[in-house]
Amino acid sequence: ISKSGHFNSMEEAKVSCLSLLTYHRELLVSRLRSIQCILDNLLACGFLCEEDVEIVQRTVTKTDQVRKILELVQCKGEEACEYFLFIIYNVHDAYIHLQPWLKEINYQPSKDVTVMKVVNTDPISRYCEKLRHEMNRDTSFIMSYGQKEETRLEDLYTDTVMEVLNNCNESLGFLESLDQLLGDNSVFNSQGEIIYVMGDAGVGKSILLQKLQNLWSKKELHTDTIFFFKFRCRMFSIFKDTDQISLRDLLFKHNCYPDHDPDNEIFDYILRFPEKVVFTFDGYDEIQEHVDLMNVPEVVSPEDKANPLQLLISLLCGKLLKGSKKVLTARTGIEIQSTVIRKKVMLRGFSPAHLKIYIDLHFKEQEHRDLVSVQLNASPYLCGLCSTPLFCWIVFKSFRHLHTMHDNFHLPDTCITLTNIFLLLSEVFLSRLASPAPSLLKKSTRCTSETFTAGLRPLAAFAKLALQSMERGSFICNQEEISACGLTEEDLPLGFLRPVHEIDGNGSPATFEFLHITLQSFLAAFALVLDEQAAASSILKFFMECSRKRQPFCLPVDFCIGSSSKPSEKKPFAPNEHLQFTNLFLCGLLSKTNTGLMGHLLSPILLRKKQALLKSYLSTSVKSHLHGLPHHSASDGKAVHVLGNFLWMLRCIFETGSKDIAQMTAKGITAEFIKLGYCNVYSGDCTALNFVLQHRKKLLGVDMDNNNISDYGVMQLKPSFCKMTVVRLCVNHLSDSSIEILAEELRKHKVVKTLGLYNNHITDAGAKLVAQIIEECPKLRIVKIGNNKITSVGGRYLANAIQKSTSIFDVGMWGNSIGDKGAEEFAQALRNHPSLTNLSLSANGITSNGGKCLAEALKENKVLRIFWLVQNELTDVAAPHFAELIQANTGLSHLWYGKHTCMTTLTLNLLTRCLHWPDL
Ligand SMILES: Nc1ncnc2c1ncn2[C@@H]1O[C@H](COP(=O)(O)OP(=O)(O)OP(=O)(O)O)[C@@H](O)[C@H]1O
Repeated sequence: ISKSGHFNSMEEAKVSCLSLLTYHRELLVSRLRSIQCILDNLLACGFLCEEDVEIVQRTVTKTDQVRKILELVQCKGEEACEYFLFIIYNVHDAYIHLQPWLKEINYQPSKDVTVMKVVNTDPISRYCEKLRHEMNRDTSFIMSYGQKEETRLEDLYTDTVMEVLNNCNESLGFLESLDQLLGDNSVFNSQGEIIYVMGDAGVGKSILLQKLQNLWSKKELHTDTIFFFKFRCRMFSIFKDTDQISLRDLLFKHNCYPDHDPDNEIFDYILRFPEKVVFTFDGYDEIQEHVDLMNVPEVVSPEDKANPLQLLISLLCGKLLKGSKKVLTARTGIEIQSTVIRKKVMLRGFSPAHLKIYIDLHFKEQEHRDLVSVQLNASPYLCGLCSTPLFCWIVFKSFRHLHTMHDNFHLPDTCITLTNIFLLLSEVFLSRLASPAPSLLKKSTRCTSETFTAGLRPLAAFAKLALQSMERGSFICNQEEISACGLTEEDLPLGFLRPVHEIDGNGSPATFEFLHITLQSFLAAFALVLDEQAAASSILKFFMECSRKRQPFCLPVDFCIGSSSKPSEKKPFAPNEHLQFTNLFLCGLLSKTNTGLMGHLLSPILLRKKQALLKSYLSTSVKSHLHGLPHHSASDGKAVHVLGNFLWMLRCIFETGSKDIAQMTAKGITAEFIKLGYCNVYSGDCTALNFVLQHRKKLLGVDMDNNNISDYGVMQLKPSFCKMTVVRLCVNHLSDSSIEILAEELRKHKVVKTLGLYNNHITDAGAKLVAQIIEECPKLRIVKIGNNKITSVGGRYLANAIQKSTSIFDVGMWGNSIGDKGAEEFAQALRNHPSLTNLSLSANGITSNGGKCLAEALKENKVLRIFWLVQNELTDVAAPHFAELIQANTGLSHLWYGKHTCMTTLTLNLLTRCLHWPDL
């Protein structure tokens, strides 16, 4: 052993364990916890006798017990000491706090000791092993592949875009790996306890948790967490209101049972060290209504029994196991009080690069990969849909199946709707009925209506089950409900349903859920269409529910902050996204394009009646919706801020494919400017927006800031840009390829007045294209292109274009990196500029040299009023030039000059002396 107590070599190690224990005695006494496991093993191997063990156990405190053990093993000699160290090394989890030390001293067990047996008798680490084992078993496969077709998670899992948001839902950047999810980066509220993961239907929230759990189970997640409990929120809704359980039962009976814990050490440990526990709760949206209903008491003690939902809320709010890590997922739009949120992550689906990886994972044959890539590239709308992993999976799965079955199957072309995608999935499932034995010969003709007609009985039964469960507000169905709908044992493997595992506790495998909630919504819509008994108007029942005014979803934080006020009153059937999806699918199924297929499944007269009813309902509600929207005056004319409901309306109109309704909607927008900011518009929605805007004759400003439009969305909006006077696409994950489309369209039509592009991924190549827009669009006044990736090269293009423009009024360039070179170009542009009134060059890496050029040039400018130059690298050297500028007779009225890295009071003194200057 060296002076520092490190092993120098294996040979030396053999003779040095005894002294090692002496040298590190203090550390061992303070860190060694699980004594029983050490005693058990030393006894079993004969290094200690029963009497020794008794002596240790009679000692009162833990630290004294450790001292005693050390004394005893050292007395017994080198071999005992070596074995003692080997136990600590071998039972890794029980001695987790000593593992860094073993690493530090470079411990490697000798050959002699490795042949000796070590049994883990530590209850905590054995429980941890069991948790990992069960977690690994439960998470290694992607379950949604139906009952027979499981796929390994690691064979198909592909990263998705994980954006971190702050309290106000502004972007804080992106997570690069799942390890960062539990970490402290991007925490906006250190008092909050919930890591809140949001995302649209099918964007991969559950799979993300599954991956997290799987990594933990394989010890591949960088965390010191010892316990990991996973729950699906829907499980909490199957308890009765009167059910009462304890926290211990929730963890042990409904998650993982500790087999060897006579002294209750595990639960005590969890209570003592809650920071060592991670919980995941998947799908808060599914129980939010039940939570709203709860009369939640203020505090729940870990020993008391309570309703499971109350336990859940207490855990989430940190009333129970404060300090434990909790990841909660929910659909976008479910609001939770920010006081309980620690970190917010928004899932944005597959980026184009992710999609490419997913294609390669999904299709092993190069021929298929090429075919799919070519067909996807031809359809930006399909690409947009495929950025949602669920839809992508359905499209690829259907492609693979139908391509194997038929000679000439291609992915659906550009006019595919979400309904078509789910029809495709149903066709794949039902085709299992039609051809029970896979044939070697491909059928050249695919007859969709034949497949549906042959499968109508089970399809109608699954649809009925979906509708009934949805009306109950439930996502789980039992055997009785399944049989009551006329489904048989043979129908179950078709793929629509899958067994639920978590609630099999008492050995009954009788509960099922739909493959995905969105599939349940689709089938519920199918049931509404197929129903020949109920009045035709009953197809509209979910529309009625959704149009009722809804209260914002909220975790009952009254409870969290200790107020005694009651949560909001329950509505008998609160509208939610699942119903919105049902409405959307109803529109698709009753669309003109699907009349051929649906005509085979129900009487044509009834079908026509339902189609007419839906069309008339949609027309009326679009009219009244647009009429009721509050207008206000904005700089770009009369503006209207539409809400999420408008988006659902657009989606429905697109699914119907009705040009009449689209035309009427386009006409009904009387404002000159619509704001769709923060509406959760994703790229797939742009086709719907485009479908309506195509019918608009007049020009329109469109603000789509802070959505998830991406390059695919911009491609779909291409035909509408000719009408847009305001194009705001800030914070939308756009790259240069979007700017190519914008440049082509905006330069052609020259009507644009405002172009908003900040917080995207635009580089110098994109900046060059924006410069062309500035040069060639004579009405363009406002350009916002801050927080992109523009350097001095792009800065030069932009500055040159601005210099030539006589209309440009307001330019936002903050948060790029144009540096001094870019600043010099802007200085050139500013000298005598006739129209530029507002300019921001903040946070661009500009030093005093660049600052000096700008100040000098501005002395000759009579127009610029507001100039932002904060967060650059100006030093005191620049101050005299700006002092002179202030005193010069220019039009400047606001100069924002703070937060430079090396500025001192000298600058402050110099500039404040100018503050009496009358115009500043
Ligand atoms: N990261 C991913 N890699 C590969 N496939 C994925 C990924 N994420 C999702 N999928 C596919 O999409 C399907 C749906 O994903 P998931 O159930 O996680 O969505 P979700 O966001 O939880 O939806 P919902 O809100 O409707 O419950 C998965 O079963 C899987 O086939």
